Amino acid sequence: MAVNPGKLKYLGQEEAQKIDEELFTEYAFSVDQLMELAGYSCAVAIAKCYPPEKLTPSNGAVLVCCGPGNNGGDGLVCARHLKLFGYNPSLFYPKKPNKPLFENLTKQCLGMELPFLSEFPGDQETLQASYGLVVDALFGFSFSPSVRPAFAGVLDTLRRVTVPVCSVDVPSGTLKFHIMYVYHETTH
Ligand SMILES: NC(=O)C1=CN([C@@H]2O[C@H](COP(=O)(O)OP(=O)(O)OC[C@H]3O[C@@H](n4cnc5c(N)ncnc54)[C@H](O)[C@@H]3O)[C@@H](O)[C@H]2O)[C@H](O)CC1
Repeated sequence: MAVNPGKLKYLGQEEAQKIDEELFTEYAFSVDQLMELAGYSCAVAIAKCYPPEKLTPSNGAVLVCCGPGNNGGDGLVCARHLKLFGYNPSLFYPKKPNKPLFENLTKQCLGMELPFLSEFPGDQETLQASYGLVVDALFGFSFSPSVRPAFAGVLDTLRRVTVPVCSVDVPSGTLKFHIMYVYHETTH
């Protein structure tokens, strides 16, 4: 996908949160609507940049790592659309919120026979031998440093893998750089 870096826009954490608020209040979007668009857009961007047949291993295996907030919800939606695009997504979702929105998204993934892993798939070598791409939907704009122990090892492994890691909104755990990528700029 050709992206002109000069045309990219970046948002800081506060600006992203303000836009989020405006979408809910002024434009009356629901969280489900926005999450569906976010997850779908990520799946489209991944399909354009990393078609399943070009991944190694060649079975289209993708590891989708989902965090405890809405960024994780985007990941669940993304996994569902990746499956429809011919990938084989597996989900790592260690902290499932006890809320209908996330329970429904989980149910939809299960209904599409997407496996939920009971534990993170090992170290860097094990991960990249099994998956051709990782979706990082662990933390978005509400991350506040430092990473708590439950996710520290996971983020450490994601930083070291050599397969592509596609982050939803922002690479998890890096909000200290105050940079967010505007996805729609890449999908036109
Ligand atoms: N902008 C939009 O239009 C939309 C954005 N969406 C996505 O939602 C996230 C922001 O979601 P939010 O629930 O506010 O927060 P996060 O998912 O980033 O994380 C909150 C979650 O993480 C825990 N947490 C925070 N810091 C830490 C830490 N240091 N260690 C461990 N855990 C941490 C916190 O307790 C919460 O549980 C945005 O980026 C978009 O991806 C929506 O889809 C709606 C539309």
